[in-house]
Amino acid sequence: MYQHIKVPSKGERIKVNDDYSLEVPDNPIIPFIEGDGIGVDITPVMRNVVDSAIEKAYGEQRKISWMEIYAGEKSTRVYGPNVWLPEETLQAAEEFVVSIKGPLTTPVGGGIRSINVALRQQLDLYVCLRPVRYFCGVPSPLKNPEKTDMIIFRENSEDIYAGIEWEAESESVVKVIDFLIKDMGVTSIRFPRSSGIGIKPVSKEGTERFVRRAIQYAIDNKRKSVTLVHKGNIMKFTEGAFKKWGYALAASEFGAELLDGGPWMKLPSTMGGIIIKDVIADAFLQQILLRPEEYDVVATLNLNGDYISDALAAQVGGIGIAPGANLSDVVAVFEATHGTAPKYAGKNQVNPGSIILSAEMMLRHIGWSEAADKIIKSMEKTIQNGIVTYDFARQMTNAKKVSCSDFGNAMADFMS
Ligand SMILES: NC(=O)C1=CN([C@@H]2O[C@H](COP(=O)(O)OP(=O)(O)OC[C@H]3O[C@@H](n4cnc5c(N)ncnc54)[C@H](OP(=O)(O)O)[C@@H]3O)[C@@H](O)[C@H]2O)C=CC1
Ligand SMILES: O=C(O)CCC(=O)C(=O)O
Ligand SMILES: [Mg+2]
Repeated sequence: MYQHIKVPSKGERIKVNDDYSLEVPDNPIIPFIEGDGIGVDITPVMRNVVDSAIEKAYGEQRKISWMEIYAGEKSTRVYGPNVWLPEETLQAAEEFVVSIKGPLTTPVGGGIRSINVALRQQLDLYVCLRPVRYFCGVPSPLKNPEKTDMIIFRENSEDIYAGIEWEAESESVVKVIDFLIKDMGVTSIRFPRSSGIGIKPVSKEGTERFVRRAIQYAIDNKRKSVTLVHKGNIMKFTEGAFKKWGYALAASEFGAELLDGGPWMKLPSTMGGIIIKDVIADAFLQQILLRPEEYDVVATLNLNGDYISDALAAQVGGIGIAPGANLSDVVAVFEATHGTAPKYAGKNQVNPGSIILSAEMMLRHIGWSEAADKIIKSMEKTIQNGIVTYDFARQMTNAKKVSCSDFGNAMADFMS
């Protein structure tokens, strides 16, 4: 059926019911993409830690059958030059429903467009969910890092990441600029002969399905507020519209009412009385440092969400420990927030925490919460015992600096 993907002989597919709930067999086949750069270091460690947690939680009753699928540089070695994202990788991610990936390289300023973004777009994984919480013992630049406890909902299918742009001085950009000036009356392109042009689509449908997920998450997880983060003062019909459509959806679908005359809103008490508010993105970036406790679930557009993810990760110790998930209504692809960190590739040095915590999210997603709990507890114990990789060790005194794989081994040892 597949050209290069070997489906394990043992194991079954996860199935999806009509209401999008999952039917998870005891031996699910879970596809994984190893990832470029530090993917070779962190992905095997993640698999070992996950296997240990499952064994500790369920003995022989449950087990994941891992199935390698390919994207990025490894894909070009397996499938041939220039095959960065094979069709069968997308098919397998869809068919097996839940998967996990390492980071993939994207060249800057030319070359291929992001495979990470392509994967999200082609599978319509419109939610990028990135929880940010503090683990006791992790070094942080903040005095009270535990006050940062936020869930980032980053819109994953629209915005500038749709990749609609034209290179300066190309035939296409000349056409686009001509159209803007002659047909649309645009007068504000400062240097029309040497501009590249990028276009940013933000739709009502895309915003509504996304904000709906964020509010529902807040209700289901008993969170206090949902903040729409935007730059709507400048980009009125994209980011400003995101705010407008977001509030309107809170009112029409969740019965939110204006709070003190608005624009903030409040959901009915039957839905937890959650506050729906908004903040302009630049102000948000200073407030998360000064008053992080005022923010809880954060719903924002693609580019803002990318910046905010790394900024918030830094507040609780850095992107070595920042997990994430990409979700459609059906398919889920889990991945760390960080990239391929090329200077550390293959050195067995980096922190595998982000991808391990992404796998923890994956276990919870499939309902294996006992195994997920074991991962959280063993990570807490490992860090509290001062056993950390270089990124934390360089900010700590008396830490025991270990390699990427030894961090995973320590986690497995602390698992009970
Ligand atoms: N989802 C994805 O697959 C993503 C892919 N990328 C891609 O990755 C490539 C490299 O991007 P870059 O901007 O360097 O960002 P990276 O996130 O790869 O790395 C930036 C820095 O973050 C720190 N870091 C990253 N991962 C870890 C880890 N696991 N443990 C400890 N520290 C870590 C390192 O800091 P220090 O040097 O201080 O030790 C590293 O130099 C690019 O091609 C980019 O497009 C980027 C983000 C996401
Ligand atoms: O696709 C990439 O190369 C970068 C993506 C990214 O930074 C992210 O998703 O956080
Ligand atoms: Mg990023």
